[in-house]
Amino acid sequence: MYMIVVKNLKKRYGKRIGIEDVSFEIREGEILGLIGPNGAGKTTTIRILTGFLTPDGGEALISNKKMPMEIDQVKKDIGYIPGEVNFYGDMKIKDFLKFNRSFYKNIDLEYEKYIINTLEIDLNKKFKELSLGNKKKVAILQALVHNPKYLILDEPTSGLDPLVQQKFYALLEEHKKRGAAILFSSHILSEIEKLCDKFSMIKEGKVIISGEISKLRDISLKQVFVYGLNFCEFLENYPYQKEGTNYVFEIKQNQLKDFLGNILKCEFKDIEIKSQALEDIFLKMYI
Ligand SMILES: Nc1ncnc2c1ncn2[C@@H]1O[C@H](COP(=O)(O)OP(=O)(O)OP(=O)(O)O)[C@@H](O)[C@H]1O
Repeated sequence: MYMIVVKNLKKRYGKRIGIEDVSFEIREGEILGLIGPNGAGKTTTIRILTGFLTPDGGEALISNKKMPMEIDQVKKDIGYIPGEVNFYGDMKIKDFLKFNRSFYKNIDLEYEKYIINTLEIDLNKKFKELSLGNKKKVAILQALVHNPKYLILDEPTSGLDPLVQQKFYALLEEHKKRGAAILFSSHILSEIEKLCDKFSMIKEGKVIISGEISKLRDISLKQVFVYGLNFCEFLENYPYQKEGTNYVFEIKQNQLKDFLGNILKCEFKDIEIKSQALEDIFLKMYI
């Protein structure tokens, strides 16, 4: 059964289009990556699902309850990380947690401690004293601690350092295993590829491609930057651009291992592998 369903969702801000046609479904134990560049409509979709905005058309359902009208029936089962985290600035984190516990009756204190230790959250600071990354950690704690059935995460890793990101992914895997339905928005392809089961890509308020995550791997390339390269003949088999002895190869994900095997036989000074940016994929596909 689908836990989260978005069907032909539309929202205008006056004359401005927020979203025009967004649809997707998420089952129990499934992570959907909602992927799109800035302004694509991810936050608008999420704010309808979390009860803050009313759509102009289509539907947003959580366990068949219509958002935002029936939000009160599912509110306590939702864990939400907003794009911009703003809690009570003057409250110490430990007091904020006490307040949070009074809202959700079933909080497991052992699990709360586990997240605090995993993410290394400083309980004695006031929220306004925290850096962006540390604010995000508190938002993660607040969203996960009551073991919600639905997790709705708006660019949850922005501002987190890579080590904390990995810990957060591991926490999410645990919630996936216990059956949570997870919506994860991002504009970073590589994290969606790593974490999600399926994806919906939105551009200018419309879903333009969606499917299993393997489909995303097929359309996204890895860019391998090789600096100070003494070119070897067999590298001719791969498309590249060059400037002096610095090369950028564009490699399909299923050819990456072969390519790296080959490049290691050549002489070079440095190498870097990056995921193609979303905008480049859009350009290549004329979408
Ligand atoms: N309050 C608002 N008033 C007017 N236009 C808005 C408002 N909020 C969003 N928009 C517009 O709606 C469109 C979708 O914005 P939205 O914030 O949903 O995108 P996003 O994919 O979340 O982008 P980002 O990653 O930058 O947060 C954009 O064109 C944006 O300018």
